[in-house]
Amino acid sequence: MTSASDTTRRDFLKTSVAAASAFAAPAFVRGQNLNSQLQFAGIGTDGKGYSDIKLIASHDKVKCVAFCDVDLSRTEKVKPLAPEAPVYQDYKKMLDELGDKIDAVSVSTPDHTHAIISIDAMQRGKHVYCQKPLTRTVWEARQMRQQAKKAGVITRMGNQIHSHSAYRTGVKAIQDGVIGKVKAIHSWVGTTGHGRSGLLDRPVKNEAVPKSLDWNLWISVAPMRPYGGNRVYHPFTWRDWQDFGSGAIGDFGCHLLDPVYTALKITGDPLSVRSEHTGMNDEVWPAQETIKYVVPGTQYTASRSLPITWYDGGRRPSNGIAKLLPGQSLPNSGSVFVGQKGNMILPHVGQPFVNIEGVKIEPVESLDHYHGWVDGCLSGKQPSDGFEYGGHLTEAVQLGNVAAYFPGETLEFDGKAVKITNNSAANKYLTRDYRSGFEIAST
Ligand SMILES: NC(=O)C1=CN([C@@H]2O[C@H](COP(=O)(O)OP(=O)(O)OC[C@H]3O[C@@H](n4cnc5c(N)ncnc54)[C@H](OP(=O)(O)O)[C@@H]3O)[C@@H](O)[C@H]2O)C=CC1
Ligand SMILES: O=C1CO[C@H](CO)[C@@H](O)[C@@H]1O
Repeated sequence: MTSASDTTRRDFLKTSVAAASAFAAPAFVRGQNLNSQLQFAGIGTDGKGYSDIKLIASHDKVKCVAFCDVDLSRTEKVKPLAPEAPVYQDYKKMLDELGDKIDAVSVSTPDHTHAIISIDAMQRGKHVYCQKPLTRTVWEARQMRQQAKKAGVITRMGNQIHSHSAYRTGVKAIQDGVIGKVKAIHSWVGTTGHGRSGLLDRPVKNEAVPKSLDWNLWISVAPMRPYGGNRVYHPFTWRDWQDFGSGAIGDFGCHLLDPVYTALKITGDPLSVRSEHTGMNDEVWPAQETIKYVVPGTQYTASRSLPITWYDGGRRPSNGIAKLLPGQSLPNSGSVFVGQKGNMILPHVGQPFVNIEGVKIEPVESLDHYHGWVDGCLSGKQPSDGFEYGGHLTEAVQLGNVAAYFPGETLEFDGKAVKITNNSAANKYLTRDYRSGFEIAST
């Protein structure tokens, strides 16, 4: 049976598509009218996926119309949010079968599957909320940027602290000139590149794949390998493994470098990157790493280029760099913005402070990251951190992972060509070989 609202909705979409093709623009015009509902499907329903879906669904104009997870045992938690919504194991089948009944999706799956799912969804005209890092490789991030632009859909990366008071306050303080123009950035996270699975190499013994899990779909674009066992790769521990996750910088770079990129309005590609670490094999990421970037300067930087240093696994900037006042201390994770007038320390999810006597920073209020994306889908207004921004940030983060294969070497990057110009062997790490049946075409 067709309801009146279904008819109105279809008519609206038809009009939108007609209008779109008149401009040779996307198959789905940005945004619907504000009175309409957003028909939403969540892909990846446990772990972060559960909280993404719950927070998106808490918007009163969102209707959950489907859920999808390659492990059906991990869909139990999300079902009560919309008991009537069908549950799928294969996102392609869901998108094929439900067609226009889905306006928007969240992609909260392991990093290696972000691009293949999000690009497919965007090509079908769906708005996409995708977890950080936006993709597993530099090339994929570039494809995501291009596809988002082409499709004209509303996108947002799952770096929710972007909307939190802490980061918004730090951004405002930098743009207000509290420490003057910025000379250097030092960002660090306590997390290590591996250690979650307790393994440095593939396990010798393998357990049977649980009945609820489609291992072929979980592996997706990566080369096939045996399941291993619980928490070898799935769930959560895929972060350690080069085929699936992105190490410590991949896990936290899009969080910690987000206020840096936003505050300084960095839109240029990194000029060079260099990694120094404690060693790695062909399987997992290094335990501890320092990555040095040089990015183009902006109106907020003291020079035409800006050095950004990333530290993880227990490494962090020295006291000589931070120059803290008595009583101040460095947080476990955060950034030091080195300015002409002093330093600002921005803890990860904590209010910023400066090492200038007598200067206090007034907090700015938080916004709702999830509802901001929904409002954008409904109004057609793209939030500031869509896939153009998120893709750009992710390219820098994943470039750090390319440099890890060549420790101690400065790699020069031509962002326009997406190419390392001084080490041809490095270029293969900008992308990956896709498993047959799971290829991603250039956008
Ligand atoms: N913004 C933030 O603060 C946070 C972001 N994240 C990000 O969220 C993403 C997910 O991380 P996390 O929740 O810890 O990972 P998990 O491995 O715990 O969960 C991922 C979920 O996605 C499912 N899944 C995997 N592949 C597919 C697929 N192809 N189609 C549908 N479902 C799939 C998984 O199923 P299965 O059980 O089979 O693995 C699982 O339910 C990552 O990108 C991570 O970086 C994570 C934590 C916090
Ligand atoms: O913010 C976060 C909390 O920790 C998780 C596990 O390392 C991260 O993936 C995530 O981005």
